[in-house]
This record gives sequence, C-alpha cells and structure tokens, in this order.
Amino acid sequence: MQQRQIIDWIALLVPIGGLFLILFLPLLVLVMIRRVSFLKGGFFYRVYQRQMLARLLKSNGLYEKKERKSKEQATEKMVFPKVYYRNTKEILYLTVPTDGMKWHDRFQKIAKTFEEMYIADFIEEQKEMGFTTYLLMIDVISKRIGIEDCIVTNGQVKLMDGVVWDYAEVPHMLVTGGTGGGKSYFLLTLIHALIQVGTVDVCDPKEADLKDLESLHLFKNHVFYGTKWITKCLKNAVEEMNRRYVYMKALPNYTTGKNFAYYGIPPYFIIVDEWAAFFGTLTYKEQDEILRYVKELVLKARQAGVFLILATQRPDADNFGGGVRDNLLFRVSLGKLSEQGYYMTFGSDQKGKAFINKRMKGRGYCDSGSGVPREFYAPLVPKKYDFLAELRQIGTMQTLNIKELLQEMTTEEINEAHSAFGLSQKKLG
Ligand SMILES: Nc1ncnc2c1ncn2[C@@H]1O[C@H](COP(=O)(O)OP(=O)(O)OP(=O)(O)O)[C@@H](O)[C@H]1O
Repeated sequence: MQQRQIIDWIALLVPIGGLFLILFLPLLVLVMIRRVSFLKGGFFYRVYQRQMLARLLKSNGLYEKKERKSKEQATEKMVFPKVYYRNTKEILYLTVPTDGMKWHDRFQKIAKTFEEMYIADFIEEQKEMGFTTYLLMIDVISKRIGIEDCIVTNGQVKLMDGVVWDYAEVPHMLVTGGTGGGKSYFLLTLIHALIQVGTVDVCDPKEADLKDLESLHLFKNHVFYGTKWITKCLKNAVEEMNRRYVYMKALPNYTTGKNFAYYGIPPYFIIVDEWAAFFGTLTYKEQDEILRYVKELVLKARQAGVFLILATQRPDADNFGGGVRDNLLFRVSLGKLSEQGYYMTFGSDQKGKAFINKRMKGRGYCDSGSGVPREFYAPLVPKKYDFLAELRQIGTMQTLNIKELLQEMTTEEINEAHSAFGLSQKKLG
C-alpha cells in the first residue's frame, strides 16, 4: 500500500518566497526606474517622446514607400524624412525638413501639433536652408519666481526666470484675462516692483481692488477713479511727458537720441484697470478726449520714460481706437481666454500657436517683444501676503519735480524743445 505523502507547505514558504523575489524584484525595480525616469524627464521619457515623433510621422503618412526587389520577391520599405530630436533639460529642439519637397507645407505648420502632443511651449523657430528647428520649452513652471524676486534692475522688471519687461525697449503693456485669472494680483505685483524705481499712477474705474491703495500715504494723489479723474490722470501724463522732453533738452548733457534713463529721470507708469469696460461707458466726446491722450502716450512717451499699462478682460479693437493696441508692445494674458481672446491679445498671426488653458491661477501667456507668445506664470504671491502692508513699508515714490525748473525757462526755449521732439502741445501744466 502506498503511503500518502504530506507536503510541508510551511517549509516551502521560504524557497517559494525567495523564487518570487528573484523573479519579480528586478521587474519591480525596472518598472520603478521607468516611472522615475518618466517623472524626471530621463532616458525612458525621451525614448517615449521619440516614439511619439515616429508615430506622428507614420500615422500622418509623412513617409515614402520604396520597393525593394530581390530575385524572389518585392518588399516595401518605409523611408522617413530626416527629423532630428534633441532634448536638453529645458528645451526640446525638433528639426524638420523645409526643403521645398513633398511635406514642406505640413512641416511649416507643425509647431502647434508639437506643442499639443508634448504639452510644451513653442518659443522660437530657427530657419536654416532646407531645415526648420522648433524650440519648445518644457517645464515652464519651474521658471516661476516669487513676488519677492519680482524687482526692477537696470530698467528691467523680472517676471519669471528668463522673462523680463524691459520697459524702455518694449514700451507699454497690455494685460488681459478673464475673471479670477490673476489680473489684479499681477497688477499689484507690478505696482510693488515699479513703485521702488519710479512714479505709479493707478486708475481703477471699477473702484475695486486697486482703489484700496488710496488708503496708503504713498499713493496720495496717485489713485484715480471716476471718468473725470481718470481723464485728468491721462491728461497729466501727457503734460508730464511734454515737461520731461523740455527738461531733457534743457540739460547741459543733452544728447540726441538718449532717453530718460540716461539723464537719471525716474520712469512714470500709468496703470488703468478694466480699460475696455471703462471705455465702453464713455460718451463719444469723452472717448475722443481719452483716446487723444492715450495715443500721444503710446506713440511718443517712451523716450521720456512715461509708460502705460492697460488691463482688460477682452481687448476688442473697438475699445482701443486705431493703433493703440498695436503699440502696447509687452503683452500678457492671465487665466482662461477664448481662442479669439488670445488672437486679440497677441495678434491674429499667432494661429500656428497652441494656446492651452490650464486651471492655474496666475498662469497665461506673454509676448515680451519677440512676437512669439510663450507660457507665463505671474510671480507667485504667498497665501498670507498682504499687498497693502508690504506697500506701506515703502516710504515715498520716486518723482521728478521739474515744474520749478521749467518756470525759469523762456517760452522760446520751451518751444524749441517741443519742436525738437515733435510735440504738438505747447502749453505746460
Ligand atoms: N500670482 C498669483 N499667486 C498666487 N495666487 C494667485 C496669483 N494670481 C491669482 N491668484 C489667486 O487667484 C485669485 C484671483 O486672482 P485675482 O483677484 O488677481 O483675479 P482677477 O483676474 O483680478 O479677477 P477679477 O477680475 O474677478 O478681480 C486670488 O485671490 C489668488 O488667490
């Protein structure tokens, strides 16, 4: 009779467990390495990106079929165009052939597709004979700075790592954005930076967040609301511009072509929030007057160091009069905008750009003068940050008191200065 064998499962547990570990542990480690590599943009991530590129070419038919004939049979071979991929930690370089051959037009417009498939931001295109390289910025959020780093140095306001507003080079700013996108925070951040180097006048037609600044001694006579006072603020700015030109001409070191910074004159900023809503409520007569001032400022004020910042929800051309919007050279959008809103902010020639809306406060796009809008994150404001308390710590604004000096000048000298800078307005305030 055969004896029944009893298996000692307990004794087998150890070798089974060991076997399991030997087989699955390396697999687990591999999966982990792949995952970490993906999260950190490492080797496997780059392999995956290259695979995506190959799939894009294949599924869009961007290859040629060539027949290879051997003695026995004919086989088909896929010949792909020469597409180059390079990924540095910050920028993805994708080079495609634009050599007039079969897919020339498709490759001319492919930047938008690259942006969407890699969730990267197209920042530049470099053309060489026969090739175009698209530069896409990855991990833009890592370039975000905190409000404490948003400062002005040598006429440049630092807004992000690698993004500055050089107000003398790219004068006047347009800020657009839907409700809750971060427009007010951004304007307050700008005010906080600009007030340390110059004069800031604030117009708040809606009498909302910016109006609160009037409670600060620092902003005494620099906060305006109500049509009459906003008009007056803009008129003052034009007069200030005229005075500055006369002043610069009268200086012993006057040099043709030099700007306010050369003479040590502090910049002067006028910020108008909710521009379109305000402009829409004005009568034709009021609109005419305001547009006259705004046009003078955007066309002539740069050299004198007077800069306009207009913020609005939608920058429809009707609310800007001829040419004003085009002369606000630094553009920022914050929060979600419609496609139309983006084209109105950055120009309709941006149709090859993918504007992607993300649910993030203070995120949007900016064109710092290059003509190519790029993803933008406004300086991060900590949760408990108190703008009024921070601004209260700043003693005074930098202003230029030139009225007295001008009173000593003769009418001939003043008129001569006006004609030197092509100014129409002879009367000085
Ligand atoms: N740069 C930022 N850093 C941190 N939080 C921000 C930033 N920008 C916006 N937020 C958050 O988003 C909220 C809304 O921002 P904000 O008031 O600036 O929007 P808005 O576009 O001016 O909206 P509205 O037009 O309705 O006033 C803020 O209360 C804040 O919590």
